[in-house]
Amino acid sequence: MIWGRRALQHVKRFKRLPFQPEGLHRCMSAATQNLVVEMDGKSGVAVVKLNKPPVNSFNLEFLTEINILMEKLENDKSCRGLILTSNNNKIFSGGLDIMEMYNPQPDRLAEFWRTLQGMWLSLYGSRLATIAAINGHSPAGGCLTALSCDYRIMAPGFTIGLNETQLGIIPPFWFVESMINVTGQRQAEVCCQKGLMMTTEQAHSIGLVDDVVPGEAILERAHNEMKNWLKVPDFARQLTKRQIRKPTMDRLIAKRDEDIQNFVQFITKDSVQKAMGVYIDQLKNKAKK
Ligand SMILES: CC/C=C\C/C=C\C/C=C\CCC/C=C/C(=O)SCCNC(=O)CCNC(=O)[C@H](O)C(C)(C)COP(=O)(O)OP(=O)(O)OC[C@H]1O[C@@H](n2cnc3c(N)ncnc32)[C@H](O)[C@@H]1OP(=O)(O)O
Repeated sequence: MIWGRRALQHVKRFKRLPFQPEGLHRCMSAATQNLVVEMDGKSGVAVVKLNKPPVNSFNLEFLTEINILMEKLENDKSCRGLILTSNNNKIFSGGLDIMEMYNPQPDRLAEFWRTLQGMWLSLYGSRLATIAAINGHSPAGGCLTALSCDYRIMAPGFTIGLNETQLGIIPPFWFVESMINVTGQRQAEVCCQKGLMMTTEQAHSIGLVDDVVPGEAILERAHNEMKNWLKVPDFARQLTKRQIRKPTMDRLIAKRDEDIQNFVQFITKDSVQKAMGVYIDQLKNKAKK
């Protein structure tokens, strides 16, 4: 994939930390505009914190940053695992940036969707063991991101779900398949059709979340769980993951352009734009209260 020069400028070089924190060896940190990355060279585990205020919503630039980072980690032979979390202890991700879909320029809208497809393909198909440490609310695109990981740990007191239908939006087939592949068909039918935002405990009860851990302990738990995943020889784990996920990924790869066209056509409908305007007003008014 070819990235724009502007997007590449956002990504600074990995820097060696000026100190060696206890228990961490050859620890590297990196910062992009909206991501905080800590790489432990000994364990080969990268902790990536979403860091885009106010709600870690995914716009074109943020998605591009994530894709560039994913490419770096995939190509870094010393990296074996990725823990994805948020720097904001209340919101994992507010999902797609609604402003990308309101009064959009069709070219940018298409690029936005292609970049989201790219993020999903690289995270869902990553050779790395991936754990989402969901330390805040995670609607729609935030839920999709968590669903793309191999394991999900969530802190209590938050909500998660593919709530698109509640907004009058049809979740694309690869969103729905990601849910089916985690929770099974019946649970996915109910929660995707109804657009349910579930509490941590409800999500745990249907298998959307694998483990519930208090926010302050979530990273420690994620590191411990990662050790279990990394006990398996990488090659065996990676090929098994590929075998299981390939059919779902192939369906999107085969229909990538059609999926973009569907998205652009749907979002630019007058009725959808009108509904989106109302939704944005509601969000802004709620934020003011
Ligand atoms: C056959 C098939 C045919 C067709 C199908 C084709 C295509 C399919 C079509 C479309 C698919 C689209 C899929 C969409 C996926 C998405 O992810 S849509 C986004 C969904 N997300 C939401 O609805 C989240 C909304 N936000 C919230 O619920 C809350 O804000 C929060 C729980 C995330 C955080 O709550 P609070 O901490 O209370 O914060 P505030 O609500 O006060 O918000 C602060 C600030 O942030 C702004 N904001 C919130 N969310 C977003 C967002 N997603 N994008 C942009 N901006 C957001 C909010 O407006 C406030 O802004 P200010 O007022 O402070 O400026």
